[in-house]
Amino acid sequence: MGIQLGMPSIGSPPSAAGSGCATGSTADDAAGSHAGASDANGSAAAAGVRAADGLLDRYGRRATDMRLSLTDKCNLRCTYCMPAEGLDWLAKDKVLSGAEIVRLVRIGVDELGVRELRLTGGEPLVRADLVDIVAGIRSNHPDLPISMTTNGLGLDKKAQALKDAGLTRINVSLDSLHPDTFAQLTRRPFLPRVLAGVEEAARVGLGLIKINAVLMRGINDVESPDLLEWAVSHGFELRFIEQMPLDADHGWTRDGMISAAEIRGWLERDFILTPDPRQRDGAPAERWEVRRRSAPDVVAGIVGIIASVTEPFCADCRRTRITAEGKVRSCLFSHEETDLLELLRTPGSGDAAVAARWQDAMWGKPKAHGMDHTGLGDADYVQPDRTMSAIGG
Ligand SMILES: Nc1nc2c(ncn2[C@@H]2O[C@H](COP(=O)(O)OP(=O)(O)OP(=O)(O)O)[C@@H](O)[C@H]2O)c(=O)[nH]1
Ligand SMILES: C[S@@+](CC[C@H](N)C(=O)[O-])C[C@H]1O[C@@H](n2cnc3c(N)ncnc32)[C@H](O)[C@@H]1O
Ligand code: SF4
Ligand code: SF4
Repeated sequence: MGIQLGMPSIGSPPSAAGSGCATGSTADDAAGSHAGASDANGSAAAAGVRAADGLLDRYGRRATDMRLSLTDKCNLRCTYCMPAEGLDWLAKDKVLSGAEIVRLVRIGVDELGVRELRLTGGEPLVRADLVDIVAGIRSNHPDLPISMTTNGLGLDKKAQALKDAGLTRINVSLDSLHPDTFAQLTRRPFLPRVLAGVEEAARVGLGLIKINAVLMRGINDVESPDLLEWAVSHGFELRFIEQMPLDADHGWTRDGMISAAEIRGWLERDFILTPDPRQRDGAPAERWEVRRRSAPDVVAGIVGIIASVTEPFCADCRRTRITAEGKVRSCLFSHEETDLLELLRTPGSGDAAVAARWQDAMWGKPKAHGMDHTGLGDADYVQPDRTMSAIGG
């Protein structure tokens, strides 16, 4: 079923009023450059979008949440994400350098209205210069929320340095508390190392810690109430994520995946779930207050369910993605990418030109799921060439 978006039709000039983005000479310069830089039909400039409009798309959504992949490499091989044999990693010179990352974030924040940053991958902790990258971003943006999604391997050794460098908080992916099930899902026997990472992150104050879990039928689905009990009793916020068709093996099926409705049903045997009264505010997760059936008067914690497949949230999408090699992906499921790295490395090309190209990429953002309608698994859905790890989850 298609989604409804109240919005100017494709190509009609949106209003620049009330964008909330940076203004002043730098942004105005970018606007001037943008207007002159692009004459292609369907571009943001041709539609009258100015720099101060930020990362606006044809359907009236404005991206303020920047998700930046630091690397395509990873030390796990989660079955829903990577092939067992791994992938051909990008050569180092094809990947954004630390300085390029810091510059891109500055352009996003100062010129284009980015208001929060998520570092992801691949596995961000495998980057040797991760702490320096966080520190570089933080020195430019004292108030920017900077979070990181990680598998937690090595976090025990880096958590304090990341906290000191200015990382705000983390999401750790953890699908099972049983060593054998963990190893089956990730193809690596590293559960104790992940738990050590979570523990150290909590100790140094990298909270609120969120735990991401993808449930796979017949493997870890029975564990959902135990995972929730573990999370709330440690003060973590658990996220159950519906599996999306972004795996290397193309093994996803609509009938095989576990739906949000099923998850709620399993949880409600042990817990009472009531909607979190806070505004969802464009977040992928629908949040629920959790009360144990054994203590129904006490809110034990919060759980979020990310139902990208069965209850999509594309109409309120605020995300812009940059891959590890500096390409804009306007949607997780995009079939088009726009290269910023080449511009960043062209001598004399200024921030305004980079901003303008980024705006053009976002103007072309698909309505939903890489298409003009929602429908992961529909007959006309085409899985992107990249796996989740190479996009930046
Ligand atoms: N379809 C879709 N799924 C997304 C998108 N962003 C995140 N997700 C899914 O949500 C999962 C969790 O993302 P995280 O960023 O770790 O968590 P989150 O709930 O979005 O973030 P916070 O609550 O802000 O920490 C991802 O792994 C994806 O499966 C998106 O733009 N589209
Ligand atoms: C691609 S990973 C990158 C960051 C880090 N390596 C990690 O695992 O947290 C980001 C998130 O994407 C999720 N993910 C990966 N493949 C997925 C899929 N096919 N469907 C839903 N979520 C997926 C993971 O569970 C993880 O929480
Ligand atoms: S989900 Fe994260 S940890 Fe697992 S294979 Fe993908 S990138 Fe690696
Ligand atoms: S599928 Fe695309 S449009 Fe929908 S929420 Fe994700 S990134 Fe946004």
